[in-house]
Amino acid sequence: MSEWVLDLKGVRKVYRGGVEALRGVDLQVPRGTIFGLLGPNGAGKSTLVKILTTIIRPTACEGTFLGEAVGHKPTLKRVGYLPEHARFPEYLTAREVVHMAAGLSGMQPAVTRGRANTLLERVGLGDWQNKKVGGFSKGMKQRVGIAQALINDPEVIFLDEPTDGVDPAGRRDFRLLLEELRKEGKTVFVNSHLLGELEMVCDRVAILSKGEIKLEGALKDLTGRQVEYRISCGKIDSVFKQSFVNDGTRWEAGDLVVATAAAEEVMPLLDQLRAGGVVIEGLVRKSASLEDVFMEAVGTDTPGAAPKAARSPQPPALK
Ligand SMILES: Nc1ncnc2c1ncn2[C@@H]1O[C@H](COP(=O)(O)OP(=O)(O)OP(=O)(O)O)[C@@H](O)[C@H]1O
Repeated sequence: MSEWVLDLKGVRKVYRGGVEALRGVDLQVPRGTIFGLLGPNGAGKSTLVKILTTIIRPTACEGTFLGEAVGHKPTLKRVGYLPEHARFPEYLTAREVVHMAAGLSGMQPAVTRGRANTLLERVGLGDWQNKKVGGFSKGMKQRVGIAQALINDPEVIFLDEPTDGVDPAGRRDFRLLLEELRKEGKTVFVNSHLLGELEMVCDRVAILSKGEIKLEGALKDLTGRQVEYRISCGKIDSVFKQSFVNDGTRWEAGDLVVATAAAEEVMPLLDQLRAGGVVIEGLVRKSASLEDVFMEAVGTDTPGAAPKAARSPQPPALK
């Protein structure tokens, strides 16, 4: 079995009317990865997912998905999908929605029964499975959507904005579910504008902008490329303070910020501060956030210069 679930080369999509949504995307995704597909509005994320789920055809595409040529319909039996803003017939119960998805992927009802029950329990809807989804909140509908995406025990799962409308407890449950799926060796593509959420769950991310991959890699490598130490200082003489400022260090609200990943470079500064009678109140090592990485990768490509979700208060991007 190939180590790559997805091994794509030169994916292009030009919609009728001439919009070039994907401009030669190359992407390899290892099996068993929680993979974040990020990008500003209109970047081409949904277009890529629709190509992989055979909803639309690419203009050009080389490579494989689950070892088959992209567009090979039988591959879909091995795939689960939660579309963005998923809507289900309101007159169906949660259980019936899951059974409907099972039927669409050709599962036998006898197999579906037990599995639907387990999955609905797993997404926290055990007591709600016989209630009509028409009466469900947005977050509960999302939970049903996740359950139906998993009913065929897929190898690959696409989740488009899975925690949209889900409350904090539900988001935590979702993270735990992803952990379990990773342990089971599943590959999960998560598309979300909630970068803080993705940062907690993803192994790897790709940042797409204007139809091109701007950055791709292991999350810890991408965020670990920008590290700084912050030394919180007590009272300090202003002239002495200035003597610490150079290309790699600056002061920010009483903190001496040192732009380095090397702890050895910080220790002499601590010694100098202490020798000058300064009380060290704290020392923190900080990596860049995914949001910092995102903003650096897409810069002004974003239509509103910010991801869809409200940006959480963060210190400025590390330089
Ligand atoms: N059916 C279509 N016909 C023409 N253009 C389209 C079609 N679907 C998408 N596009 C265009 O293709 C580009 C990429 O759109 P896509 O929906 O893939 O982006 P996205 O990254 O998923 O955006 P969002 O985060 O807003 O959902 C956009 O310019 C969009 O307007």
